[in-house]
Amino acid sequence: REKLESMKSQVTEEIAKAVHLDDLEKIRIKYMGKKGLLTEVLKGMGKLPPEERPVMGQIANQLRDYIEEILTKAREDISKREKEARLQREKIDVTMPGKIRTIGKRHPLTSTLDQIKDIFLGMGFDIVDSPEDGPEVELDYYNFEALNIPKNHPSRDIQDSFYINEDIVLRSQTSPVQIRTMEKHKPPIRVIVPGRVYRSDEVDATHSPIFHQIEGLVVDKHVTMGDLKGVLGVFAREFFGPNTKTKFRPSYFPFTEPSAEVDVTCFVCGGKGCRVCGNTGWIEILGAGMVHPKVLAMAGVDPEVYSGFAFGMGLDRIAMLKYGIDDMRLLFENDMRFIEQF
Ligand SMILES: CNC(=O)COc1cccc(Nc2cc(Cl)ccn2)c1
Repeated sequence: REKLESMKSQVTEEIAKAVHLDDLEKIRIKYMGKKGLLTEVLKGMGKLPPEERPVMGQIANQLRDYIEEILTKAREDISKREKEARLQREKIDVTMPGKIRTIGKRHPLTSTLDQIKDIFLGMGFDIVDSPEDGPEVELDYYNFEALNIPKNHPSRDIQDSFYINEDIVLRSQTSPVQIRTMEKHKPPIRVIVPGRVYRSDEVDATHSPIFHQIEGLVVDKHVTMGDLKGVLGVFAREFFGPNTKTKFRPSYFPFTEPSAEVDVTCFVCGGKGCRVCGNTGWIEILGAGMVHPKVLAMAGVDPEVYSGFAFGMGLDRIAMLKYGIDDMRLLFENDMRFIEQF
């Protein structure tokens, strides 16, 4: 009897201390399993004197029912507690901010160049922009001589161009590639040439020693100034907007005759006048003209048979106008705080 009593308090204590369901299972097996402590007692009943058997049997059965009962209770408590813990652990706070997917951004120069390329591709121009079509470190001949810029011309001064030596210079425009194109291909020629150019200007908000130009060249029979105005008008309306007007002001370049500087109506104020266009309503975006006959001849194109026009624009300047960037140096620093704004 004492044994059963002490077993009852012992099993109660063990169950109270159980933390996991399998602890309870171990306890159940310890007492109720095939070799369980209580199972042994129940088996030993047969050895008791007959008058004690019913009393002891009843106590033993009560103990078995008791153990089953508190085991079940304990199981419920533990599963409930573990379920609570799991819910707490796996709880999702839906008010947390989402993961921001950072996406790559195209540099403003790249997207501006792509837009310009598309416009001229749409007009049947080819893009000539691989290194073998013309190097950035160029012969003095292609950068000056072949463009009708004589030896003593001011733009050949050291303060305007980076000289490697007497005959080699960092190209100051992409025209050399057009000269090389004329040497290699018979007309008709319709190309635009984007590329990096170098000038030893002082560095400030609108000048950088490295910058980008896009030049265009058309050579064929009967090419006229009207073709030039038509092509540049389409470019201006496609790039700056359908109501954009163009103005051709007489100008001078050694490599074109006649030469012109081309303004477009300000795409910000539509021509009324604002900060961007300096209250003039017009913005100068490129220089152009009919290719000088001497330039054609030097490049192996007969000026008696063919004529052509050419133009050049500063890509950095156009991108800065379009996106309201006020310091050219921002285009070269690749600061993500700048680039990710586009
Ligand atoms: C930023 N560029 C400007 O202000 C002006 O650039 C210009 C103007 C006129 C013509 C050209 N290019 C050119 C090329 C050949 Cl092969 C022959 C004749 N001309 C570039």
